Amino acid sequence: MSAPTEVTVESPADFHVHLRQGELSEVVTPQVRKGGFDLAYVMPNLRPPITKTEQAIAYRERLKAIDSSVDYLMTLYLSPDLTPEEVRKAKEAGIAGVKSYPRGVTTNSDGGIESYEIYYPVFEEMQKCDLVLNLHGEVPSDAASNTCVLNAENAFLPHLKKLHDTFPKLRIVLEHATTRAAVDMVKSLGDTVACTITAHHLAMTVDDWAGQSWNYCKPVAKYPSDRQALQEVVRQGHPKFFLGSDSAPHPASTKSVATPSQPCAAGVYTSPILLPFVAHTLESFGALDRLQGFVSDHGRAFYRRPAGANARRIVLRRVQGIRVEDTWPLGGDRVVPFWAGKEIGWEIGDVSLLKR
Ligand SMILES: NC(=O)N[C@@H](CC(=O)O)C(=O)O
Repeated sequence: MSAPTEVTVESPADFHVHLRQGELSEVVTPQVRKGGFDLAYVMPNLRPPITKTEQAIAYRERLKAIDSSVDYLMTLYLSPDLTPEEVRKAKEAGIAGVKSYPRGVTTNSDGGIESYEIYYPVFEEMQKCDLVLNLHGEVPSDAASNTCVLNAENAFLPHLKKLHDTFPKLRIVLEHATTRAAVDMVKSLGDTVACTITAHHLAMTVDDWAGQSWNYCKPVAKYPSDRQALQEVVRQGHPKFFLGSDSAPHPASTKSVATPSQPCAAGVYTSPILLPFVAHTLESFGALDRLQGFVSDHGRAFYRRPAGANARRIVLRRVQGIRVEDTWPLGGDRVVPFWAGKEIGWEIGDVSLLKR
């Protein structure tokens, strides 16, 4: 059978995206739609973090004012501000989930958590109210226990299992999984546990970010065998695994290392190229027929978010190879997307509103 020249996708949803604040937010928020997506599940790691319902509502209004053609699902940053009462309030206000960052593992995680047990009353209430728990699944690096960025995700997995065993009805998403062990763990747990996979982790391994600061993100891409496990589970069309891009823009000056004492910012920026890039990547490992499930159906089913008023039908067209070149001015700086300078074999063609 010859390769398709067009692929149609309905109501793509990005279940993990950083839309930032201030001028950076003005620049990157419209790129969600440009990258083909109807829904953005918005991360709360702003400065200060979004820890309260009112902040999340105000943030959603700011995002809507920038681009009202996307559905924004809001999250709260797990911190001592989150009481069981605040959980109930968040649920009533339509907040979708709570994001947990272990302390110090990634961008704006200084206020992250050190122990899960103290949050058990909060998780209990989240389980009752059916608010989703989103886990950044890494433990902090620690030389004494031989923990570093390469094994930090695997060392986190027992925490995931324990949380699920303790709160079996709490819906939990292990975010941006990068390892075979994580895939196996999520598969082994009950239906209330799902997992996002980014586009860039389907494409990269350690060799792509070691010495290439633009490809550096947390968790870091791991071994070829780990990437293979991510690709296999997407190729299987496994319903527990779906796209969360973790599109994480940073000013260019913070991505390219300035001095030996200044580490580069963690995060790669995929929103502007997201749907064509996911199609390109899935095709590279024989999973193009899984595109609809991976970018829309599985995540929408887990979150119980059927396509809404903003839902669109998107026709992707095969092209000879389009070089990713766009960069966006940001004050005296700029924002540069992942894959810049490389080619993608798909572009967004016709876009129409889904008539329901
Ligand atoms: N993924 C990243 O490397 N960075 C994210 C934070 C996160 O999700 O870890 C960011 O906000 O820049």
